[in-house]
Amino acid sequence: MGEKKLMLGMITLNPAAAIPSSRLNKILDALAADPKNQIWVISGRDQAFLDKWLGSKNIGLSAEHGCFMKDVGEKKWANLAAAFDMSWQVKVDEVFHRYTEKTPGSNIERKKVALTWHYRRADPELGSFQAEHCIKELKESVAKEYDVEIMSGKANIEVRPRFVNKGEIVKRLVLNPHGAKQDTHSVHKTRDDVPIDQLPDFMMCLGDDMTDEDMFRSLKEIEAEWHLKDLPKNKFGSYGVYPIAVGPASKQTIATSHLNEPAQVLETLGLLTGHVSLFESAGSVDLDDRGHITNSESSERSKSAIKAASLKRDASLNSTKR
Ligand SMILES: O=P(O)(O)OC[C@H]1O[C@H](O[C@H]2O[C@H](CO)[C@@H](O)[C@H](O)[C@H]2O)[C@H](O)[C@@H](O)[C@@H]1O
Repeated sequence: MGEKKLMLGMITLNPAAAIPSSRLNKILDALAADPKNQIWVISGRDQAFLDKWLGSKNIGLSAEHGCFMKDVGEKKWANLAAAFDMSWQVKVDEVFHRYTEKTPGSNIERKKVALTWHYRRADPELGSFQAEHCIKELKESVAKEYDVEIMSGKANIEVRPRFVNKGEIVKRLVLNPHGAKQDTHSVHKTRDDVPIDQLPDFMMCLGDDMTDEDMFRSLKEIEAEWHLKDLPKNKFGSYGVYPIAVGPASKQTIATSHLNEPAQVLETLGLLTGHVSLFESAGSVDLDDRGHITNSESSERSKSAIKAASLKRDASLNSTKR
């Protein structure tokens, strides 16, 4: 195993500002420049948004919760839902339309495949109340007739075909031999299709939304399968699987690690590229010549102890001279 792979969600405190900062841009470019790495951004946003902000990078993109994929170094997007019956869209649109009418401030986002009803700008109580009813109605109607998934996102409800999701993209990425182009016409490969030395040995997957849990689940399933099959581990004795939820520690998630906020994501990625040092990442401090934090209690205690020891030594030297 000699490849690293990294998957990211679009992570910001304010979703309207999910635009890569220049610091993130630099870090992503540095990670993507190493031919051993493969970086993917897997998002619910549409192709136009991802192309605008990330399209010029040497990274892979997935839009609309796994409906579309653009391989590293490719210009063209592949539609993984192309063969799917889309007649559910009219029905979902009709339901969303009714809820928009009775929820001032809400709106419908019509992407190529997924449809999203946003209530972020509505009265929060009314928005959540209506969302609950809208989900119930969709589950009892459209979801019974079509193989679609109703997802509750951040102040929104999204509907998309069930068989495309962020987790399916993660499986494709992990099980694609390193360096080989993505074959978007077939279902993803299985472990047995991929030579062991072409499997990744480091998979870091970061996300902050409910819809990112599918990615974490896929990674954990892959890790469990490799364990069961007793596949060789990396030099650190693991399969290098790191599903990381971004948000408060109290957040409900199946990820095995967490980072509190987007700034910590940047620090963590910066550590991988060397843009951030361990000292910076832990919050930078000045150390005295004995390794204590300058002016801290322990620094002062250590100074006094040294002074006392030297006084004692001088005193004993003086007494032997006499
Ligand atoms: O998978 P993600 O990258 O987290 O994308 C999820 C959704 O992002 C967009 O919605 C988000 O931003 C909106 C404001 O720009 C905000 O109102 C909403 O609450 C956020 O979820 C996008 O509009 C959706 O289509 C994506 O699915």
